[in-house]
Amino acid sequence: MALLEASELEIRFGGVKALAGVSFHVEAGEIFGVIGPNGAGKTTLLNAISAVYRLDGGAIRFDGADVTGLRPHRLSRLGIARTFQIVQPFKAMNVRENVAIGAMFGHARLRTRADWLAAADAALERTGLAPKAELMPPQLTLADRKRLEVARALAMGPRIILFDEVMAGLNHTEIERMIDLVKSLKQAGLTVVIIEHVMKAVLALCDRIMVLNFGAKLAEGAPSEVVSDPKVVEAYLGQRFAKAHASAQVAAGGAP
Ligand SMILES: Nc1ncnc2c1ncn2[C@@H]1O[C@H](COP(=O)(O)OP(=O)(O)OP(=O)(O)O)[C@@H](O)[C@H]1O
Repeated sequence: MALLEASELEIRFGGVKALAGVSFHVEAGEIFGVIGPNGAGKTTLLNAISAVYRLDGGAIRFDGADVTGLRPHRLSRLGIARTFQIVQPFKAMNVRENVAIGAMFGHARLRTRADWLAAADAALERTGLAPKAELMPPQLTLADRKRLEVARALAMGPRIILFDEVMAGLNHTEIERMIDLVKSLKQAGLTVVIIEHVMKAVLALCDRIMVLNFGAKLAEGAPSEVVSDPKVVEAYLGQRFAKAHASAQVAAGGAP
């Protein structure tokens, strides 16, 4: 069943159509990836779904109900959580308190400080940040600040999480850890949408991918099909990636 359904989403900035009639759906329990070149409209899409931007056209349904036009806090209460590409924690609060903020506005409708902190502690455990709970955000590495974003979203008790480039700027080992974390969320039954340039992560995680280009859908489907689509290679991945991917598949005994 589709948990999230977007039809003909349109967002304009002056004369620029950042989203020009994009439709897609996300099945409950799947990891859905959104890729595409810089400026293709990926973050705008996330901002449209999470009501950071008002739609100029189109409709969004969540769990069968029309949620078009609902404000961000109402969407959070329904179970839609997101991370931000530029991580901006409250600098005067420690890691645990930052994560507890998520619990205050989440789907679980927790009412007391004790409950918010308990939800924060659970999210810190799941993201491996528990040992750093008392640190202040400026003391964290970029990888840990990204985990803090994930923990804050998790503390909301969401049904779906929208990730905006959680792998960006991470090294090889940190990317592997983040991939494991996102996999564990899927195993726990969460539905995930990820916007990502790190193709290793996209291929390791996604059940389906949509490619955006100039605000429109260029391709959609299983990762292996999409990355060998000539349109996608031309607009985004480039020949070098396509060749490397094809040889890796041959080496693994699959069809290129
Ligand atoms: N707040 C804004 N005001 C004006 N134009 C905007 C705004 N946000 C995005 N745009 C424009 O909309 C288009 C899509 O931008 P968007 O940030 O969604 O792309 P993206 O695919 O997320 O790119 P990247 O991979 O670089 O993050 C671009 O032309 C961008 O300049």
